[in-house]
Amino acid sequence: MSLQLTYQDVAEHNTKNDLYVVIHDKIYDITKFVDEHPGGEEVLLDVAGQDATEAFEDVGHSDEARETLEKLLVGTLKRNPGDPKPKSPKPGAVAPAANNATAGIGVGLYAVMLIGGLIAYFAYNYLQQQQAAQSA
Ligand code: HEM
Repeated sequence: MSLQLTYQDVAEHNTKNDLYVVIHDKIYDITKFVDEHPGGEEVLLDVAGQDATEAFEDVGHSDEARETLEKLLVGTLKRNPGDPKPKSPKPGAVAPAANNATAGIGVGLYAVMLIGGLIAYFAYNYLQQQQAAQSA
């Protein structure tokens, strides 16, 4: 069976007894699967009638989960103008922020080390001079 449904059509199937979700622009009837889902029914009801791509991918489901999904396929999404854009996980979204944060700490740390090094260097020179002056 390969239907072409719009977001509006999918949104009508948003109850436990009639539950569709969109994942990667494909539509799945997960009504029968709700009770079997190892992750519980709550998370599936949260995305009922909606785009669940991000939620599904964020969990890092196994290949087995993806096979289960293929068996529940009912059709593909027909995107109308003005519909939400395709959702996909953004792996880069978190990583660069984390990198920037560590880069910030890194630069700060270098600055502290540099200043500390300079202070130690001048203190050492000063003490050497003092000693030289005393022994002279
Ligand atoms: C709609 C189709 C879905 C299918 C066919 C599916 C299938 C599965 C399967 C087979 C597992 C067992 C572990 C694995 O094989 O990866 C699992 C675990 C899990 N799923 Fe889903 N899932 C679906 C959607 C979702 C969604 C939308 C969420 C939202 C957050 C979700 C959250 C979880 C969580 C948290 C677990 C881990 C449970 C645990 O290890 O205790 N799943 N799912």
